[in-house]
Amino acid sequence: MSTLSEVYAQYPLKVDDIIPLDFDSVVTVPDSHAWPISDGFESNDWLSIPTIDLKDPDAAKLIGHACETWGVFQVVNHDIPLNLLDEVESEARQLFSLPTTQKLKALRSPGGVTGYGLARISSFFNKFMWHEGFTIIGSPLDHARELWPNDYQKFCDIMVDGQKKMEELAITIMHNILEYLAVSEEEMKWLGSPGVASTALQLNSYPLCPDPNRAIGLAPHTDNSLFTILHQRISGLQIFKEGVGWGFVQPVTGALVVNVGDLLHILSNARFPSVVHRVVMKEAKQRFSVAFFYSPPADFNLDPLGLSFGQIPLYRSVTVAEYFGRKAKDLEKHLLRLEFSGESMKSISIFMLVFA
Ligand SMILES: O=C(O)CCC(=O)C(=O)O
Ligand SMILES: [Fe+2]
Repeated sequence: MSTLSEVYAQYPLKVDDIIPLDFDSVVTVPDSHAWPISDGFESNDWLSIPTIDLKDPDAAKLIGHACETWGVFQVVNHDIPLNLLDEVESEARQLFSLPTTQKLKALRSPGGVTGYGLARISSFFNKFMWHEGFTIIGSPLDHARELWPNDYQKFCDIMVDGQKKMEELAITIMHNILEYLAVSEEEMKWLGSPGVASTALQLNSYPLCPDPNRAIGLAPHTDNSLFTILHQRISGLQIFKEGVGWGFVQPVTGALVVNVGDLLHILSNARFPSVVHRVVMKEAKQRFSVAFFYSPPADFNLDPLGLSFGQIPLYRSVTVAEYFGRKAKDLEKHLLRLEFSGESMKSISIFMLVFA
């Protein structure tokens, strides 16, 4: 079975697309990071995204409905201790406060997934983002040792604990989603074995910016996940909603944001569309966020599930590894390319008629 690290190793990045700016040394936004003002970063609307109590007997219905209408919701009563979220953020803050030369010792390798560096999507844009990240899969020991040669254990313990709790929460959310979509858990046997899912913990830092209207924290994208669980304390995350435009996901104390990713888009046959989101530089302070990406094992076949009789699958089958490879090559058109063409649609309809 290929792991996600093996998938990304086939799509190495240029070093320029990995090394973040030395944010401490700049007093103006360099041209390399200045985005056209017309990109509408100024949208200030708060969206009325639902906050769902995970212990609500109707949680499955509320989650399913939020995925259909918004592609994002917040959860409370999620059983992740708030002091653990604080500790993860405090460790992230310490990491990103290290001198640039020190952080670069843990730089992601060109074909690697974990470590310090720019968001992977950077290579698709001609301007850089006001962002630095640190990606963790399992134990961050090797990179943490580079950052703090004598004092890495606490960081590692907190990050491993954070991932364990995030995965438990992800499993609970997934059970609710399957219930709503009326998909048998037999179809997702991997869900019953913690530790086999493909997951990553992403620490994000958006340093204080001298000209927030010219810079963008993260450019518009959808996530490579079934869904992503995010902790944000300071606003900055925006989603794009058809007919409404860009609006903020307002931070709710103690709540976690859950947004639908591409893999759930495929599995739900576009009933839960993956949500386009970005980060804008709004607040006059450094912003941190912690994102947990949750996906099936790399060799799992993604097929639209829970289709009612006569309903046609919109996407052809791909493995998670194959999908990630496609997206590493093409940020925007990858979902489109998986859609059945008019011709194959016709043959599926005929097939279904013949066998109905
Ligand atoms: O920082 C945020 O609010 C969003 C982060 C994000 O979209 C990502 O890491 O993919
Ligand atoms: Fe994202």
